[in-house]
Amino acid sequence: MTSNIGVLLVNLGTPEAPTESAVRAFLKQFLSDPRVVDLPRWQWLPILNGIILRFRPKKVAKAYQSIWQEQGSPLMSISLQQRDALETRLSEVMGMDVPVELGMTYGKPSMRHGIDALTAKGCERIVVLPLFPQFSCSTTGAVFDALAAEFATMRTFPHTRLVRDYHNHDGYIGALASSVERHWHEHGRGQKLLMSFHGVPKRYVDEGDIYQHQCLETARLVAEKLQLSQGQWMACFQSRFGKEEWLTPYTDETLEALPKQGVSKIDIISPAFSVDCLETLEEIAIEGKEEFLEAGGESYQFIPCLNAGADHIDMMVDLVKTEVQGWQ
Ligand SMILES: C=CC1=C(C)c2cc3[nH]c(cc4nc(cc5[nH]c(cc1n2)c(C)c5CCC(=O)O)C(CCC(=O)O)=C4C)c(C)c3C=C
Ligand SMILES: [Fe+2]
Ligand SMILES: [Fe+2]
Repeated sequence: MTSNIGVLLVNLGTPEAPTESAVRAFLKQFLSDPRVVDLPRWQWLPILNGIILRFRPKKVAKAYQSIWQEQGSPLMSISLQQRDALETRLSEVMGMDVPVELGMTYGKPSMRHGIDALTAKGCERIVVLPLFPQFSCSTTGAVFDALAAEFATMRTFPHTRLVRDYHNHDGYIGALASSVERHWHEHGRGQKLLMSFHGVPKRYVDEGDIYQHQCLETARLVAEKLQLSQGQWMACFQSRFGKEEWLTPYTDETLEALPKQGVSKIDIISPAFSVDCLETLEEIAIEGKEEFLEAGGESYQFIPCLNAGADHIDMMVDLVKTEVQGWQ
């Protein structure tokens, strides 16, 4: 049986190739979004076009080259696996076909492509599931804007429900804790578990973004589930960009400081990311490890994202089931 319900999985997006020009095109769209960098346009656009897009793409393309796979960007290939796995699992659990499409906030496949593909499959009711566990104006806020911008060009659009966040969902916390436990079982256990979240400018939080609050709640719940005492875990924030203060403690400074405090064996996980990407595979797994070992650390274990794991997909099924109540 086919339902008239569909799911639009949304992630950030990624360059189409690990080349300077493809990275420039991606960064131009991404960093032009006022949800991401909210400075007045007259102030930001000359910096973006005159400095950032001239110098950053070359450096960032090299970083992408270090993680690029045969199937392309990890963010893209794993997101496609999630789409297929969710579609299969939804039809098993709900007993009817629920089409799932992927749309990226920036780049391809676009949000419009996802909406049109679902509509072509007869979906009149759409659950939009941004794969950002913690809400931020810079991510989920941007998804909402992109969706509204597409709807603004359509004479009729589908009934729509948006999952705002799932930072404290039992299935999400349970899947993170199980992934850490599995890792400990296979590789042994460090002295401390670092939970490194993507950062945002501190000002966004001061002005009302609930992102930091939700990250700290995720971290506390995972620590509780793993029965960790205070000294056995900490939350920190990575991927600082620009001169402004971002959320602290910064991951890179933490990695340098820990060995001096007698912590030489750590495990590190990034619970703000649904899939492994540049920020986990390069910044955390490669660069972070170098920083920690250079600072005197002995053992640095990177724990991958939940990706297309069965418990992660089951958690998405649960989110969809909650949203479609009243629709079936
Ligand atoms: C400039 C400001 C940025 C904000 C605010 C920001 C928030 C934010 N981003 C993610 C998730 C991802 N970001 C990724 C890459 C990335 N992020 C920024 C900047 C901001 N992010 C840049 C400039 C880049 C590109 C790389 C670089 O130039 O350093 C990615 C990886 C994409 C990939 O292709 O693998 C993800 C995912 C979150 C969750 C978030 C706020 C909560
Ligand atoms: Fe980012
Ligand atoms: Fe980064």
